[in-house]
Amino acid sequence: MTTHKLFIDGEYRAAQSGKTFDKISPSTGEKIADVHEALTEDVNDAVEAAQAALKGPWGKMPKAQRCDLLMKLADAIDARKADFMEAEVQDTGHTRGFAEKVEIPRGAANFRIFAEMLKNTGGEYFHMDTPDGTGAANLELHRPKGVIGVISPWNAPFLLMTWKVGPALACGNTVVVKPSEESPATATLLGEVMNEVGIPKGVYNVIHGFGPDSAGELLTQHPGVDGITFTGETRTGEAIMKQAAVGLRDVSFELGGKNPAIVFADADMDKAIEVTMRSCFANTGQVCLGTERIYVERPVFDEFVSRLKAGAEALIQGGPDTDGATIGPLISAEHREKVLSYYKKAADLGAQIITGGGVPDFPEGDYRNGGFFVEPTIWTGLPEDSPIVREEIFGPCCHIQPFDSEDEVIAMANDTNYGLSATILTENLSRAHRVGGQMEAGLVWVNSWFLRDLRTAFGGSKSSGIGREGGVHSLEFYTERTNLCLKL
Ligand SMILES: NC(=O)c1ccc[n+]([C@@H]2O[C@H](COP(=O)([O-])OP(=O)(O)OC[C@H]3O[C@@H](n4cnc5c(N)ncnc54)[C@H](O)[C@@H]3O)[C@@H](O)[C@H]2O)c1
Ligand SMILES: O=C/C=C/C=C(\O)C(=O)O
Repeated sequence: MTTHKLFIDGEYRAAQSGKTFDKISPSTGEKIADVHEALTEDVNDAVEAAQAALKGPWGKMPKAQRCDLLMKLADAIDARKADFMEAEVQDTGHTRGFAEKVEIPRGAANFRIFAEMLKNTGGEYFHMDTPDGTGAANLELHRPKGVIGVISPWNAPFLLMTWKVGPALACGNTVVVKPSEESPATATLLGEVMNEVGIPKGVYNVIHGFGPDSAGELLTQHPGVDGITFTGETRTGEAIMKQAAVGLRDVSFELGGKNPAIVFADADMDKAIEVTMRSCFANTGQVCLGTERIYVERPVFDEFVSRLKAGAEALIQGGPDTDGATIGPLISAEHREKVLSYYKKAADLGAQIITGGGVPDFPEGDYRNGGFFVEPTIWTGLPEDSPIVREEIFGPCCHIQPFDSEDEVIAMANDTNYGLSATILTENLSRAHRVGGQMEAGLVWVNSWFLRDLRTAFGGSKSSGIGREGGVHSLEFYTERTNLCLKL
């Protein structure tokens, strides 16, 4: 049985709390690991180790050397891709393709992009005239914010945790990471790789546990933590904001979404199906940027529904050890109950169930009967104020609504408390620009989905987040700025 210990000050440690919790396989429903739960003493030790590293070798290290170390770390992640893949797919039930093509490569990329960016980023300079005529020089200086608490979710554990740790370390901070209780493995393994490449002890620390009354809450309230970067549910973000308020801890939030896809009659239908098959069903719909609302211009509505149905019904259910599986389980029994409650709600509300709506029927004795599998599901016929259309479900499901005009569909797409992403399918460039520019979302893809240029500002508005991270935008949160005014 695997054991995931805490990683503090460069070494793996048992939790002083003596408490552990079970990690259950999403594919089989069986226990696969014991995970140590960090409570007050361990959280204190982790924060103190991070503070010591900040004042010690890491804080004193020249920027170029720090960035070179992070490039070395990225190479080491690539070199151990198989180990990270195995850890990730066993924790999450992801198909190997998603982990191999997306998650683990992004883990390395998330260090490379920020190491390269920091090496090549300067600061503002303004010359100002002064009454005595000699003038003054204004230089913008960046320094690390300090100890960053990183709280990450289970849906893309390694990608999303490194998306925060990468910029934090590149900017000279140290981190205490609290991965989701559902996905401890890759964050734990990264500690070993950090040691291998020579990242000083205390720079990267991992504490496992839950949110409320556990490691997560303790970390957000710790006076030694200078900023919290969080990815997760909106309501959790609200709780963390309250917890971080005492001490005015700065926060950067990437939260939930209820993202629309808009398919115009002039779209390339093959492309529209390929894009929405991925945006609805990739990672079993457990993607914050995924599509749960599709709007299709009426002349092509029936064709689109029929082709998406065929695509959904062709998906092959299985865990990472089932060759050819193209859709995996949901992360946990609890999350499956949540998704199935929406399946029931949709049926009770009178939705037309185009496909799915329940759990797959596997043969007697099939391992998948113990896993957390659900059917990919497509609905039509519900009103826009239905909870199915308004609330984030975070499963392999979508509701398809016809529309007749641009104004109508823009209003429907924007009628949401979220503002994370949107996808537009059209072959008309002017329309793509016109409609895309009116989307109240942080990211808009045209004829594509999940194309990610890590130099761009990433994040959402409204209930989808606070702040933007990505490229130079990450400097906003991960550094403190000083304006040095030199009288000439
Ligand atoms: N915007 C994005 O980029 C993005 C990316 C991925 C996932 N998400 C969102 O994340 C959610 C799915 O992930 P999840 O279920 O792990 O989210 P979650 O909010 O349940 O948990 C996320 C993390 O927060 C911790 N946590 C929970 N309560 C806490 C508290 N009170 N104090 C401190 N920590 C606490 C959890 O232990 C976990 O590590 C979805 O809503 C999805 O939309 C958003
Ligand atoms: O489930 C949400 C995935 C978010 C992806 C990113 O944060 C990213 O691509 O940087």
